[in-house]
Amino acid sequence: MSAMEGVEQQPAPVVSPFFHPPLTAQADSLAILHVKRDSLLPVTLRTTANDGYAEGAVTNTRFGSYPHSTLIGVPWGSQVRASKVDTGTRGRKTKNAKSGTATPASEPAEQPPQDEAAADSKKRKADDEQLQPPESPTKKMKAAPEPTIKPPQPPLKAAVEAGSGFMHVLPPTPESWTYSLDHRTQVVYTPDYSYILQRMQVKPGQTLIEAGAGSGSFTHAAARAVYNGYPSDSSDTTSHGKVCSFEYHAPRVDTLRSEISAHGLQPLVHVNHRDVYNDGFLLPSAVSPRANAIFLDLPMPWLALKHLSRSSSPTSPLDPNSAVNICTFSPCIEQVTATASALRKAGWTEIQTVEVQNRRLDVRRERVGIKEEGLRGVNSNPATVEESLSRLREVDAKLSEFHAGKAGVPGAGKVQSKAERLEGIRAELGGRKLFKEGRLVHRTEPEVKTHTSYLTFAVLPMAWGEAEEAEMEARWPVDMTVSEVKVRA
Ligand SMILES: C[S@@+](CC[C@H](N)C(=O)[O-])C[C@H]1O[C@@H](n2cnc3c(N)ncnc32)[C@H](O)[C@@H]1O
Repeated sequence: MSAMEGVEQQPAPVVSPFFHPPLTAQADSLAILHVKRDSLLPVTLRTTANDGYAEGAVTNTRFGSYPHSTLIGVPWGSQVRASKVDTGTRGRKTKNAKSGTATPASEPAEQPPQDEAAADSKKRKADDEQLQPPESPTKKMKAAPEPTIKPPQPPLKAAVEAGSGFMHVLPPTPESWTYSLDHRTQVVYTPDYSYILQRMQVKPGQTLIEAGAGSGSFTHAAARAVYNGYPSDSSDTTSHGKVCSFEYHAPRVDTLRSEISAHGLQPLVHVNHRDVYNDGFLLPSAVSPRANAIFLDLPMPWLALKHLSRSSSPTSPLDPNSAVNICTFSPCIEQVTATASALRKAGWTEIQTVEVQNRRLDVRRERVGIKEEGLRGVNSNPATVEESLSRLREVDAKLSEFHAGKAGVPGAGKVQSKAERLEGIRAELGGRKLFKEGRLVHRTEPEVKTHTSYLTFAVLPMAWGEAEEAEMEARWPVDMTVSEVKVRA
């Protein structure tokens, strides 16, 4: 099965929600469901497909079920509560009992009454087997396709809010897509690609070459960086930003093409099925992409460098009118040294390797002391010797009182009980300015999703020969005065 078969086909949006998200979540458009921290789910919101749910299309998560009718039209960033959805009987009537043919999951199915469904649920498998006796392959091939009678679409049931569970609806961005996409390969994460794109000075209107495209995480960020509008038609001569992606793994190419099209990025991103080590970076019909920047996320980037020179045959894939920036992404230092050496031999300059060590800092106030007793997220041990002594005195007093009470001494029972003390602390809490109490501390979070690799950058200057030198000499004579230079500039 090709990867395309598993991917839902949908019409390409006119403008990409990655560039121009509407103000609210729209039907037939991508939304990112923020289920919990570091758990994001990309979902195309539907008004039609229902997979057997009475409420229409539904997304189920660990934190409840969300009919799309409760998501469509809500402003981005909204918190949406989970709904009560009968997930148990789903699909029961997706078999056409009379003809014995299966109704496609995307077509509406009549919902059975719930009690009947519950009673029948154990028998479902047996019923299905009875309705669809196994056929011999020959019989299957000869049988004419039976016409499927589509039942009229029943009105959708209004969603009813459940008691618990919620999530947030976010617009798609390269960042949220990186977190939520289906990882077919190791991907480049936001801390790395934001640094790479700014370091290579990728600007709107430029052309960027990317290999290998893998899961398309970097592709989406690169598309946003070069985007300066869609080409309107073939007569449009404006220089529009372009990402030329190369990948040699066919199923990944199919999946990426389908995602790029579904996200409205097709006019900008050209996905090429190619082994770049052997076949280089030209577009179909040996057209040069005229790249201003190159990003290589390949196991052996040095093998691709021979195709990235100004004199590559039959034509160079580089923009002849600008210096070209390159970045290679390699996990181990041996790959870096091989790449740096090949870059130097091929005339690349300003070769530099960096490593992005992303850390998220958790900054908070750490409150310590006996006045914090019974409160949450604090350390209620004594903060000083004085606090410690005062607590000991309290314990002593309590002990003396206990013995005095036993001995019938009048006045016993005056020392505060623990419950009274905690009550007092809680009562005081409202008047305290917690935001400036305690010590300001920061901790680094060890588990940050980033695949650290070494980033090797280099620049290939414009080709410079006798003709260019003479032209510049004529335009900018060496004896020109400063004021003349200013006038000309
Ligand atoms: C680590 S993945 C790239 C991940 C991608 N940058 C992302 O952010 O999702 C490396 C990709 O390079 C591809 N690849 C390896 N050698 C290649 C070659 N010679 N030509 C084209 N692609 C290649 C692999 O198939 C793989 O998908």
